[in-house]
Amino acid sequence: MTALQSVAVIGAGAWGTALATVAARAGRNVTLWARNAEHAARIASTRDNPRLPGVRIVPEIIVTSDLALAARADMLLIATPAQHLRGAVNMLASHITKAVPIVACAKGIEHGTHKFMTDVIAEAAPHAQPAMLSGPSFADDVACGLPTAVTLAASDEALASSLVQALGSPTFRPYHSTDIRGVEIGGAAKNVLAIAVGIAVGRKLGASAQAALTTRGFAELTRLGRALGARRETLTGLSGLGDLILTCSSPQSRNFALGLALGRGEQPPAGKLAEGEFTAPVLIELAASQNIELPVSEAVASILSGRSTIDAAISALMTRPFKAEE
Ligand SMILES: NC(=O)C1=CN([C@@H]2O[C@H](COP(=O)(O)OP(=O)(O)OC[C@H]3O[C@@H](n4cnc5c(N)ncnc54)[C@H](OP(=O)(O)O)[C@@H]3O)[C@@H](O)[C@H]2O)C=CC1
Ligand SMILES: O=C(CO)COP(=O)(O)O
Repeated sequence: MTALQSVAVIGAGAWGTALATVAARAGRNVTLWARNAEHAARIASTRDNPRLPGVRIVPEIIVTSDLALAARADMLLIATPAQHLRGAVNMLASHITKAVPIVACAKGIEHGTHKFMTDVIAEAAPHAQPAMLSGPSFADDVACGLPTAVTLAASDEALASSLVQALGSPTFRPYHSTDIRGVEIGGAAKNVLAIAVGIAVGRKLGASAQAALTTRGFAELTRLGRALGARRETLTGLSGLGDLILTCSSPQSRNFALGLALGRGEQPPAGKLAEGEFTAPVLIELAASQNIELPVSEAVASILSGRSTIDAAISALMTRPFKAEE
């Protein structure tokens, strides 16, 4: 029996809905919070969320827009877009009086501050115990109960283990870690790199280019991660290499799909959140502040901002001075 019996998920998008399903499957009492009262009422009555169509939300999950009710849970999962995580935690903070675990489930880095998600939680809710969940996990797969493994990190190992016990089930297997920063870097960087690989695939550059970009992308992720104190085993683990492989190989990924459309010269899919678009400029700024070169991510940022064409960016990457592989 876990001490963390009740779980509230803040943000009723695709990922929040999938995570609510995970927690219910693990035997927790679950509340799914949507910011819009009408939206919450519609999900509660139809047991379906248009942001994750086709997934039945079991009746045991309470769907609400009452934040005070959600904040009473033993642990909170924040599944808003990364740039909205601070706003959501700010609202929650006034309802939090004890050291409740708050698990960031968004993948990104905050604009302006260059802060990772758990740093934002620590600032916005100083009483809370920040944690981070990340890894190769498409919301659809997870909600359907397909086998998934992720990393769940907290600075206190006992807390990380308790969170794993609370959410784990025979179809959802979290591994615990204390390397929060390593987990956060993997989740943020892989979205930017998936856009790059999507562009290459959309441009029909071939399977060899896809493998090369994914690998050199991993070198970037590792370089930045090591500079920021991440552990090697985290970067090569589920939340690093694992999520990079998933996202750089499947059009099911919205980041990959964005790149695919750009590479083909088509309109990007409308209304789909691709976090890499928001992470790219801040990832570059963060790397520059550490004197780290991220040529693939820089190419993505310059294509997205219109500073470079796709063809010029590809040519620039391929004509960089030859160097040792590292
Ligand atoms: N989808 C996936 O497979 C996975 C996603 N993630 C990560 O999860 C995060 C969310 O993605 P996802 O669920 O897919 O995105 P969606 O676009 O499906 O949903 C985002 C949700 O966040 C809500 N929201 C937006 N701003 C706020 C706010 N200020 N306060 C509260 N709620 C807010 C939106 O509400 P409204 O409906 O009212 O607009 C919406 O329900 C991203 O960082 C993503 O990288 C991680 C792993 C897997
Ligand atoms: O993070 C994800 C899978 O691990 C979801 O990827 P996308 O946001 O690119 O769809």
